[in-house]
Amino acid sequence: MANTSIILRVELAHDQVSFGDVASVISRAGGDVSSIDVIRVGKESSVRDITVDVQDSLEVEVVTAIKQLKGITLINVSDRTFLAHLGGKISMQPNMPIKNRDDLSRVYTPGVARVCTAIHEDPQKAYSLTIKRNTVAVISDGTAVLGLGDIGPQAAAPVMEGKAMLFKQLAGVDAFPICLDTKDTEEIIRTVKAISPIFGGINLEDISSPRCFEIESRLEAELDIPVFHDDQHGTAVVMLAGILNALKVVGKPIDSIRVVVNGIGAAGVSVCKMLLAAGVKRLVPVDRDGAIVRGETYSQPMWQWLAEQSQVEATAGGLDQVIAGADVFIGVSRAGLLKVEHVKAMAKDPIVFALANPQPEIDPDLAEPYVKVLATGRSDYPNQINNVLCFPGIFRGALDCRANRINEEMKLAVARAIASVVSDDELNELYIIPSIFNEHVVDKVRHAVIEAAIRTGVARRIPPDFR
Ligand SMILES: NC(=O)C1=CN([C@@H]2O[C@H](COP(=O)(O)OP(=O)(O)OC[C@H]3O[C@@H](n4cnc5c(N)ncnc54)[C@H](O)[C@@H]3O)[C@@H](O)[C@H]2O)C=CC1
Ligand SMILES: CC(=O)C(=O)O
Ligand SMILES: [Mg+2]
Repeated sequence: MANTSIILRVELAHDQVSFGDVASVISRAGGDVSSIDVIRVGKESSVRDITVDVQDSLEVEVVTAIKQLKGITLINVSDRTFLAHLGGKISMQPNMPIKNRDDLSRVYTPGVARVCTAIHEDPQKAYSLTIKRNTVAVISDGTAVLGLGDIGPQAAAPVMEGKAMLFKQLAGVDAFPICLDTKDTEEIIRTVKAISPIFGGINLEDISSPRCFEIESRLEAELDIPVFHDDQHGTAVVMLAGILNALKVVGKPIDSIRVVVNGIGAAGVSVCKMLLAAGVKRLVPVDRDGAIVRGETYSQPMWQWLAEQSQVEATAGGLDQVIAGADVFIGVSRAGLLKVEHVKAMAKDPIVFALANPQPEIDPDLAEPYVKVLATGRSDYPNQINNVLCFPGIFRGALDCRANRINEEMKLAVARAIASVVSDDELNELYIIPSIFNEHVVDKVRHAVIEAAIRTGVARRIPPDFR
């Protein structure tokens, strides 16, 4: 279960209660005191900030227990997650200070005019003379934010700011969050094209399916910078890295396994495509109306595409039916859809990737006794499958070689590169995928991207370390 950290500011009346009483009440309610700061000590009372680690579900109980304790006044409760968001999570920094008129006339008018003219005469100079070289737009319309659904562009911003932080911290890429107040496919395409000149790449995020497919493919065709829908491809790349290693753990070759993918939206379509590209021969895509069946007709073009693939099974049925005998379950749908009974019906040594965020398709504690390899999208369990292992390094590589697109060869190379960070000696069921803090991930991903971009002719620049 997820933990949170709260800070309780309390006033203790010395004649009625001791700090020991407070600590034991917190502990009985399910919290762990991790630090105490003394704010004020008086003769009759003292004020302290008590930091408590507690499971999300027990936060209210801890606060209620404290309030009921005689001699305690609860002054304030702050949630460290909210505190981390105060004022937003990112800001802009100039690369040099403007210290005098000379500096001013160089970075601004009149000096800047010569630079503008140079770019006007040779637009490629935008890469050396503006932020384009290192800047990516993180664009969302707020329609499929994590697994929270259509919560709108303003509420999507904390996720987009978080992605921007990760771009910068992990790969040195400057990323800017842009939340669009429109769900109209054409308007999104027009707007992204209109703002694209300043960016070296476009990361689409949390745009619901099926609109995301057309938005991405049209932008890819109409822009000369890489466009990458993170929820589709970032997720699929990291999923494949995890599956390649999980299959080594259970000793099953990829062309022998039967895979059920639940949730054929943005992530699910790309997950299916990636599995097919990697050699899976028996695939069962399932959405809310049941399995997508080979030979059937579907109005959604990507489902129709799946129904035309020879590796997709021709058997109809809901998850209850099709899960029987599956070697692998991959969930990119919603919380709680996979039951323990489903896992019990899978083949020997089941591999379960329950990737819905923030709550997976099955509670990991319930699944754990019945699975061989379990992965989720969460950081508080082993084997976190999250697109953050992919997007910083993939854009680092694409920007460095000025790739005009991110193609299938680059994605497959990245999946293999991420998998290779876990050596055969280290590999086990609790460690199939590197941590996002593993220092080798971004370098390996960048290297794989540039190599594949050069090989497939989409690189427009050879970085010095590849010459
Ligand atoms: N761990 C990771 O790195 C990532 C996880 N995700 C998670 O995957 C989930 C889906 O994300 P997106 O593909 O972007 O959303 P989406 O909205 O495009 O797709 C969700 C799909 O699930 C289907 N679905 C809903 N109820 C279902 C049911 N009862 N049975 C089967 N299918 C059902 C929907 O019809 C839809 O096709 C979210 O929870 C998201 O947080 C997404 C991207 C990355
Ligand atoms: C991780 C991510 O991008 C998502 O859950 O939407
Ligand atoms: Mg996302």
